[in-house]
Amino acid sequence: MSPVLEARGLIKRYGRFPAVDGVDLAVEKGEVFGLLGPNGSGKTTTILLLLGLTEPTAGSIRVLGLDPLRQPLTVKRRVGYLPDQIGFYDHLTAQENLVYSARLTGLVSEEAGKRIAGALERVRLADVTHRRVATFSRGMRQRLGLAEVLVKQAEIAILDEPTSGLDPQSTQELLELIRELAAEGVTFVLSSHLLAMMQTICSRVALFRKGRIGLIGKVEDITSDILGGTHMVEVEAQNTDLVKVLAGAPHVSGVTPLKTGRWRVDADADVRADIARRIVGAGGALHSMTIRQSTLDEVYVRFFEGESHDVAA
Ligand SMILES: Nc1ncnc2c1ncn2[C@@H]1O[C@H](COP(=O)(O)OP(=O)(O)OP(=O)(O)O)[C@@H](O)[C@H]1O
Repeated sequence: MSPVLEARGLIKRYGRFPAVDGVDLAVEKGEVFGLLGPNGSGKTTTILLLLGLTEPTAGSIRVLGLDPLRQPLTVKRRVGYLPDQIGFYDHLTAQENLVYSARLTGLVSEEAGKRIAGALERVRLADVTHRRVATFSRGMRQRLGLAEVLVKQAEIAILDEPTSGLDPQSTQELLELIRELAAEGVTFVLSSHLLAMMQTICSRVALFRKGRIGLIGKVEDITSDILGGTHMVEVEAQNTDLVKVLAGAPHVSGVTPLKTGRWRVDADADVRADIARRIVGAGGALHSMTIRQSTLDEVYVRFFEGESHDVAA
C-alpha cells in the first residue's frame, strides 16, 4: 500500500535558517501519526509544507498522490486542517459555519444539508446546531472542527494541539472520535506537546529536533530503543545477586543495582513471574516487585537531555 502522505528530503529555509532540514516521512492510510518536539523544532512548518501553504526550499511532497503546490485546491478539498486556533465565524451558528465551509469545497446544498446534520449528530453538537459559535467552549469548537472534516469527507485530518485546553472528559471524547474515524480509514496527523495523550492515541510518532526527525516509529519501539525496554521493574530481595540471577533471561535488557537489596530491571515485557521464579530458584528471598510501563515523557526527556529547548536561539 502506498502512503497517503509522503515527504522526501524536505527542506524549508527562512533566509539561511533551516526551519525544516531534511525530513523524510511516510504515513499510511488510517494511521494516527504524532509530531512531537520542542518549540521551534519544525513541526508546524512541516504541516504547512504538507498542506501546500508554504513552498519547500527543496524536497518533494505527495499528499494522496498529489503535489500540494501544483494541485492546492484538490488537496484542500480532501485534507482537513484544524490549526491551534480554529477560525470559525463567531457570529454564525454551528450549522451556518458548516454550510459556509461546505460551499467553499463545492458541496451542493441538499447533500451538504444531509452531511451537516449527520456530522453535528456524530460529534454530539446536534443540540446546539443553531447556536452562535461565539458561545462555544474550546471543546465544542474542536468537535465542530471534526464535524467540518466529516462534512467534506476528508481523507486526511491534520490537527495542531487538538486537546490543549480541554478538560479530561472533553479530551477523552475527542480522542474517541479520532479513534473511530481512524478505524474507518481517515488518516490523522496530530501535533502536540501532551505526550501522555499522544502515547494513548498515536500508532506512530516522529520526534523532531532542530528541523529533523531524530526518532520515528511505534511508541513501544522507540521506548525500547531509547530506554532499553518498555517495562521497568523495581525488585527488592535478599540473599541474591539479581545481575547474576537474571543473566540471559528472556526480555530483560538491563539490571541496575540501586542500593543494597534493590535493583531496577529494564525489559520489553512483563517479566515479574520469571524474576520471582529465578530468585526463589536460586535460594533468594523476594520482598517486593513494582512494575510500570515506560512513558513517552521519559523517552522525550532522555532524547533531549542536555539540550537547550530554545533551538531557534
Ligand atoms: N515565517 C517564518 N519566518 C521566519 N522563521 C520562521 C517562520 N516560521 C517559522 N520560523 C522558524 O522556524 C522554526 C520552526 O518553527 P515551527 O513553527 O515549525 O516550530 P514548531 O515545532 O511547530 O514549534 P511549536 O511547538 O512552538 O509550535 C522556528 O525557529 C521558527 O522561529
